[in-house]
Amino acid sequence: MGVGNRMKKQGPPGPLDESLVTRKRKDAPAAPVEEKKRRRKGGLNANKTVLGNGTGNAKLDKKTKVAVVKENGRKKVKKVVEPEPVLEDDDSLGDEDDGIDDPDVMEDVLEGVADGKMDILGSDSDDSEPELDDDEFLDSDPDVAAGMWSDEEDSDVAEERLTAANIVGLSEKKDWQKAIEEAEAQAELAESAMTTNVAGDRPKILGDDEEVGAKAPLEPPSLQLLRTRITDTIRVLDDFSNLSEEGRSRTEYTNQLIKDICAYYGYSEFLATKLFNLFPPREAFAFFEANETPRPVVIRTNTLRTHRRELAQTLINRGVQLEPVGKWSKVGLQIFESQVPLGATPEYLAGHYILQAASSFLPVMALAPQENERVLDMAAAPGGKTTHIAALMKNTGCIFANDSNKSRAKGLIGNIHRLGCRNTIVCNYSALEFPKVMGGFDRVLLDAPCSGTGVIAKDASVKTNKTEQDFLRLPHLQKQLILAAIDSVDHASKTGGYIVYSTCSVTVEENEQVVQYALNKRPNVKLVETGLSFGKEGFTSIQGKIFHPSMKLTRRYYPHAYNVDGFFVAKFKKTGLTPADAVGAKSDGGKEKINPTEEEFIDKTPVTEDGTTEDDFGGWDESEDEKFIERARKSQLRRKGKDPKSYGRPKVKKTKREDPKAATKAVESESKPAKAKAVDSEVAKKANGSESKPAKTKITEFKTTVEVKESKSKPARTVTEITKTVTTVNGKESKPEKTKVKKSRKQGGVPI
Ligand SMILES: C[S@@+](CC[C@H](N)C(=O)[O-])C[C@H]1O[C@@H](n2cnc3c(N)ncnc32)[C@H](O)[C@@H]1O
Repeated sequence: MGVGNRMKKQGPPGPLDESLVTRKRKDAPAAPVEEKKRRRKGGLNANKTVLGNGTGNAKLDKKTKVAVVKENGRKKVKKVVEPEPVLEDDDSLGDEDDGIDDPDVMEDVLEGVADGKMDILGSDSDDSEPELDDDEFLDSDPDVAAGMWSDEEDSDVAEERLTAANIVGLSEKKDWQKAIEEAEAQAELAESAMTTNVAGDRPKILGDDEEVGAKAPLEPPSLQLLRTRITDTIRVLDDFSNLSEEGRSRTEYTNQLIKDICAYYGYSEFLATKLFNLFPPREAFAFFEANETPRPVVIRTNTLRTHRRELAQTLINRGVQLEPVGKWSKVGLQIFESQVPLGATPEYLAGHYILQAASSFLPVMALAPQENERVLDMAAAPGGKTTHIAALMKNTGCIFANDSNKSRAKGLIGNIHRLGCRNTIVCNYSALEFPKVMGGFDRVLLDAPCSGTGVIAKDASVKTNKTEQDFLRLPHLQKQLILAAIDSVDHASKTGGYIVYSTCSVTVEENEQVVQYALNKRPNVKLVETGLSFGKEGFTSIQGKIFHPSMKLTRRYYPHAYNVDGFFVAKFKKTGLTPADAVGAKSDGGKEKINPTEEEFIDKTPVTEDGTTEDDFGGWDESEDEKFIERARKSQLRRKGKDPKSYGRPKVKKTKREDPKAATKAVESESKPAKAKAVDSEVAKKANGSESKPAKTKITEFKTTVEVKESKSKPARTVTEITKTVTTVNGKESKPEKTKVKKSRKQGGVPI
């Protein structure tokens, strides 16, 4: 199992000193097993998972020593245990936690677990040959564990204890790491003295003139030598004036280094260069190295259902070894080891937690949704962040969870139900259609579709499958989406007026450049503090690009720096109306439009072979909808102080399915959110000379609808119905062009 089996350790990437790094390329031969493991037989125990981590309680047992041994001609640092092994069960986890948030994946996991083929996170347990890693994670100290979960957990005292426990774990881990590092440093030194072409202290890297001139750099005789050359080149680049060969330029060394990185880690040269350029050479190496190890497995406590202390205690009783994820989160638990499949415990099924990468907490924490607000999650599936928002809002207010991908939206609905979110409405639009669908939100989260360069440890295909085209297409979409997000927010919100933009990518094109674009096109927003306690500042200048000084308020996360997925978070405050002449707000359709043109109108309803329409959510009943449409219309009139009885139903021409353009116009002219033609609802309001928030006033009605429908236990269908009701209320009664369905589907799937 390629990636998974190799990526057994959860610890943080080693320090930047090259001599400390032991992780080898994917196709490097597996390390032979040095220690015999004592394994439990049969059942789940045979599949027991050992999950190390970077901050955990792994400790170097007093009887455990570190030694450098030679295996297959390669030196390796090993832990030598004498005389008793400390680990009871230490089959390492060959896990690949791709999509563990994803309920679809989770279903597969459950099946696998049921037939005994998988370990806790769905890795193929057939592949269970124990592979000794460079470090092992030992059982939590029982004393520490007992103290951690006392009754006072939620109090400050308990919090201190949790932190103390983390610190103890961390310092023990550091002792252990230090021992490894020292041994490895010695081994590496000895080895490089033997095998590299070091001339004194000045490494010979670039070969003879003819070789280099002929673009024929030295062929590395082995991966080990390749690695040595990488570290040597970094050393030269660090101290160029003293260590470079005469007549050689930095560029020559850098080019050689990037080539070697591509060969060693398996990246396309295009992506390796892009990522390399984000960091100084030594840090770039640490980044590439960190992408070879998985991040810790983390679960988020669902505070709508339980408390972290209770959840932890229950899971500990089931044989799960865990710790709080860190002081920065009150809901995260880091899992080190589990005797049960985490995606199939009664607590999981009851929605007490969700498997979620720690970095995914960050955008929601930055969003900081308040109780009773209206929040839009523009790209929500599979709902890790939506359900977190619902928990922070304590199921009050209203969340619109939107995703353009219908099949992913089903997973979103599943999570919303499992986690007991009752303030959430799912919709299935391209987010580019907002705020036409509705606007006036207190807060908007745009967790944008991205290239996934922050999650290469989860999805190694990113190393080779991203092209230049992707880094044009994705930022273009992200820029359109961010303007739509801004225009969907109510700047006059009493409690909010915030937009959070996030990606699980580390490229500048998808992050700072998108944010800068938003600042340029929307003078009515400014960047504000994210409120996150850690994270590196966004770039204000890089590779000749200059960004607004406030870009330093954005936050970057890297696997090598924090042992979390690569991530980017920016928070905006909207300070005023979007100017009518802003990009995308022009009714004359400036060159860059936010919203699709009417020709690009997307039908949400798939067409069956017999020409009838059937929705993926289960279809909808036209006559049943009528009631809701009518009720919405009446309340809208009442709110305007008009008597619904004196106003007949607006007549919409029925033929508009063939002519969506005409349909839109007809509806606009008859039901009079005619000004909704303007892209920003605020622009519309301004044009109307009114500051009323039409969308906001609809919420009560939708919420009522949800409750009624939920009692009929037809959740999926309900959501569609509501979505449709929303559409209708917003003046789009007709179902738009069928042929555009494919378009909307293409947008799904992440990373793209
Ligand atoms: C990074 S994922 C969102 C993850 C989600 N926020 C969570 O925490 O579980 C990006 C999502 O954007 C959706 N997407 C892509 N293009 C979209 C668009 N134009 N409008 C709305 N959603 C879109 C994808 O289907 C995908 O589910």
